[in-house]
Amino acid sequence: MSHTVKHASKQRIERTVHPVLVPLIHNQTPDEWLLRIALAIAKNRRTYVRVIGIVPVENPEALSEATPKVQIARQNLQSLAETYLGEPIQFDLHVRVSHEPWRIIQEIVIAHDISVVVLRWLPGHSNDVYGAHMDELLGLIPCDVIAFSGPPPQEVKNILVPIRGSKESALLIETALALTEALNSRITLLFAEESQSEERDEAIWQEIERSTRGHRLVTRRLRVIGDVVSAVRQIAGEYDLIMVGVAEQRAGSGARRVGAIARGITEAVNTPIILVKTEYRPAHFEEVRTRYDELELPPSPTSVIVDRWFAENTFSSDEFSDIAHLVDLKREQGLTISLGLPALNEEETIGNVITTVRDALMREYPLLDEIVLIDSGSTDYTVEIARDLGIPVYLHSDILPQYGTYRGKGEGLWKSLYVLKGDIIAWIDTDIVNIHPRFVYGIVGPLLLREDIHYVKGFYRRPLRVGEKMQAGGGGRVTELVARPLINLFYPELSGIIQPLSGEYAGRRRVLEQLPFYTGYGVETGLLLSLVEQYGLSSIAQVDLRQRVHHNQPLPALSKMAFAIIQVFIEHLEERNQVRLLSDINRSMKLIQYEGGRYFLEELYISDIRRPPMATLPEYRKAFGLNTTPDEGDEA
Ligand SMILES: O=c1ccn([C@@H]2O[C@H](COP(=O)(O)OP(=O)(O)O[C@H]3O[C@H](CO)[C@@H](O)[C@H](O)[C@H]3O)[C@@H](O)[C@H]2O)c(=O)[nH]1
Ligand SMILES: O=C(O)[C@H](O)COP(=O)(O)O
Repeated sequence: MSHTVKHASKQRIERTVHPVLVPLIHNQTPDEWLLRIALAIAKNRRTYVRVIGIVPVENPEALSEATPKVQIARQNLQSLAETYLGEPIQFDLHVRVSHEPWRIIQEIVIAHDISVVVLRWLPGHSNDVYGAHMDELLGLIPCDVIAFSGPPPQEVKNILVPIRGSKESALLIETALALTEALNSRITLLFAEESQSEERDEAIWQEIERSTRGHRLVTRRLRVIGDVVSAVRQIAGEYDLIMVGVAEQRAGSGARRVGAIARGITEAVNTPIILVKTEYRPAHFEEVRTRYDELELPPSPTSVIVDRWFAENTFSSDEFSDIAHLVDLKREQGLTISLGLPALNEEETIGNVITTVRDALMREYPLLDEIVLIDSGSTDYTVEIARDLGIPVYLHSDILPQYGTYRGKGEGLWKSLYVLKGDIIAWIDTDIVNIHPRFVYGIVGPLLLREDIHYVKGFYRRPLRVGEKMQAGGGGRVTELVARPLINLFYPELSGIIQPLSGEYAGRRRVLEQLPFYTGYGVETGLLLSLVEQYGLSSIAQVDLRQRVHHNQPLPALSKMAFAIIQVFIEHLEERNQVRLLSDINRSMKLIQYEGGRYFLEELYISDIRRPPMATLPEYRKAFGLNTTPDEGDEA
């Protein structure tokens, strides 16, 4: 799958031709140079360049600690993408973290049928940015490799290409010609032979002459007696760039190594060097590929999966503050975005929520295509305020009345899928006191940036109001005392989600319509559990919305919320383990009340009903143009 933000090229690209991969290692590479080399090859081969970002993490540091670096790397990649508009380059904005970046490169080479990888080589250095030394790396990457070493050249007029007729020669000549064409430079071919008498050498020289004869970019052909490293050392000063084949040697257990000539040249001169290694393609090449394909890596422990997810899928809302850019992304992808506002008696805050979001994200920038209030039966002025502001209002009991109606926020959200029109649906709570447009653009941003993300949750620091005082970080009582402990116990893959109960989230309609919705406060929990079960952790992302201040409910109300959330966990566990744990008796809760110096018990019936996925309703399928009989996959 591609996670493309800018597939900028208007040029025709032969999709069947294997792309060129540039893995940019955070803070390590002269990016522009690698891209120039890759582009020259890609254009020559009528294919495109795929750029990925990798943040290497040193063992034993946890991958999650790289989260801020990933955010910076993602921004760098986006800025780079801007400068390559119109070029055949695909920037993959899923920046990876790894203790062993070579594994990521290997996986992508296989998954995207990459033909050439262009990367950075730091010879003599502990080349651990890839988690493997160059010698190992060449054997681990199952395709051609072009490695750039030395300082990036300022200007390239003359390129020196020592050539020996090894199996690297074809790629070497191809790369040299492509680059020379792109840089408007000239090539000198250098052929060094040990002694003049070798018949084989004569044949190679003839072949070099024949294959490059008449080529306007090859302006000199030098034939010298002696060892090539000394020959290169003598004339290197006249050249801006040297290109050499690594002429791998097979060593011991079949490992590949950078050959002595390539190594000798890199050690002998300070000139920038490009090393070229041709994939070892014996007759049984396909077999080699299959071996890589079947590579069985030990499964990562859940804590590593969570750590990686946390680093790769945690965003900052600041990454999306350029709203004009988000609008561009939305248009490029032909998407529409709806904002649903669930409300029950929010007259104090609803007006400010609507105007703040509408002014910034509809009037100033057309990010949102509609804002709709979904009311749960407010008895205050919530509905009037929204109507006065010109916002469409639906009473949730009036939507799909043939399916009956339940109380609760989740019921409102489920039914809102039927009235909202967008491809992306965002919901935010309407009791937010410190509302800011980032509460919306933050949750929408990752969906516009990465196709592989289907659902984005907001998170924030949560102060708690105690009397007139605000206690920093004391909020989220149900989150911390119920939801997160249960997640860690039973759904540890979700344990990196900072605010599982947050009311600010956005998802793709085609995914949301496949999920069951709980009718009350269990809705957020139910959506997360279903998402991870049906679409996997990697479909979820989270975004930092900084701080959220809302109306804190009293403890008894939170007790009921906690009860509903625990029910959702149990129902999912029942299904997962094929056991029955809940009966009707478990649906009531005795709340302890204390009034006038006495205690008494209040019995409450609390049960979130599970609504089926919207896509199973014929009315919905008709309204949204889905085929009339639900597919098997549409069932809950
Ligand atoms: O029947 C209802 C009840 C509430 N709401 C609205 O839903 C939002 C959140 O309700 P609130 O009572 O403020 O919930 P919190 O105490 O803030 O609970 C947190 O945890 C809940 C359980 O996960 C989430 O539903 C909330 O969004 C999240 O803010 C507000 O805009 C309400 O007006 C409705 O639309 N219908
Ligand atoms: O998310 C939660 O835990 C509940 O909404 C309670 O939040 P509060 O403790 O900030 O009021």
